[in-house]
Amino acid sequence: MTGDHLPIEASGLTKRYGDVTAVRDLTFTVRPGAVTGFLGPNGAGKTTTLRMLTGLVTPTSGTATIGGQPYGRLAQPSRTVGAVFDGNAFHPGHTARDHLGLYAAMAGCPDSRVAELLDLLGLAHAADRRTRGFSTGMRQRLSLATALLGDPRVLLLDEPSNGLDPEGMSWLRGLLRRLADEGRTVLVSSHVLHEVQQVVDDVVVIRRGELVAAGPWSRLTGPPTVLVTSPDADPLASALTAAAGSVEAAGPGRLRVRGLDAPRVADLAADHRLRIHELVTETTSLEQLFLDLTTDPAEAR
Ligand SMILES: Nc1ncnc2c1ncn2[C@@H]1O[C@H](COP(=O)(O)OP(=O)(O)OP(=O)(O)O)[C@@H](O)[C@H]1O
Repeated sequence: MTGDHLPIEASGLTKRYGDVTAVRDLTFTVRPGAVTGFLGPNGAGKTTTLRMLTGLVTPTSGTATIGGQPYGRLAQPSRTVGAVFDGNAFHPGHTARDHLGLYAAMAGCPDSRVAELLDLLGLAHAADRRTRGFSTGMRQRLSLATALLGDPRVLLLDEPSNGLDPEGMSWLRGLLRRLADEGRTVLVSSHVLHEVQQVVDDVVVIRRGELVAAGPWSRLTGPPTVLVTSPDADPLASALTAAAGSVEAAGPGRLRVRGLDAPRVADLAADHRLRIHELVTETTSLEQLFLDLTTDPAEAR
């Protein structure tokens, strides 16, 4: 499978449970070689969608495919798709090594994969401990190790950061980046946005089962703006406007500039012998974007 680039595609995906529509007419694509954040508040329909992608839940209508095939029709599903869902169960009496050994045998993976993954997931020191004593973070690592056994090209991770401490989070971000850089398709759900903000390339945002935004994170947030504080704000505004910047007042002696980056603003000020006291590049945080996208105006009133 190495070298395969397998996109995930959802088209008109809908799931109803009686009167509850958990997911409604969801259409999106997740590209290989990137980390995509699947974001939405609690109950938005993320888990239901991920379960439909892995064939664990049958859609009421619409389709979900991986590399163009529904999960159930993949030739080697467990070696193509690795999934981690909350509450992955381990036999409490098994050690991490036993657990992985069992799954490796079922998936037809060589034994050497077990030691490799214990190392990769930072579990080598706990390899021979029974899982009953594992912390939530260790369980998450073991779930990830299980998902990676078959060296899958596609990873579907439901809230993998749950229970990880800050060091574990930073380690997870590094791992996701590496997996994506190897050309894998990585879809990771979260409602704790700042945890994924630093690693996601693209986002798919849903609210109440419906798509609200999808695309490269940088396109959704727009270009950064530059906030500049200067005792020479008026002549500086003229100089920046003449250089094709768009300038608005942002308080006494402060300007907000679009269309020019911070080094260009500083250079222009220097060229015109104008003083700068502060220069800050502002980016929209994913947190703010997420709140903007998922707050229902009717509810906010
Ligand atoms: N088996 C089920 N039967 C009935 N309703 C369900 C079932 N599974 C999910 N739902 C409902 O569907 C909606 C979406 O749930 P889902 O778990 O997919 O959301 P989520 O975005 O993963 O939420 P969270 O972030 O809290 O895990 C919720 O209203 C939930 O109660």
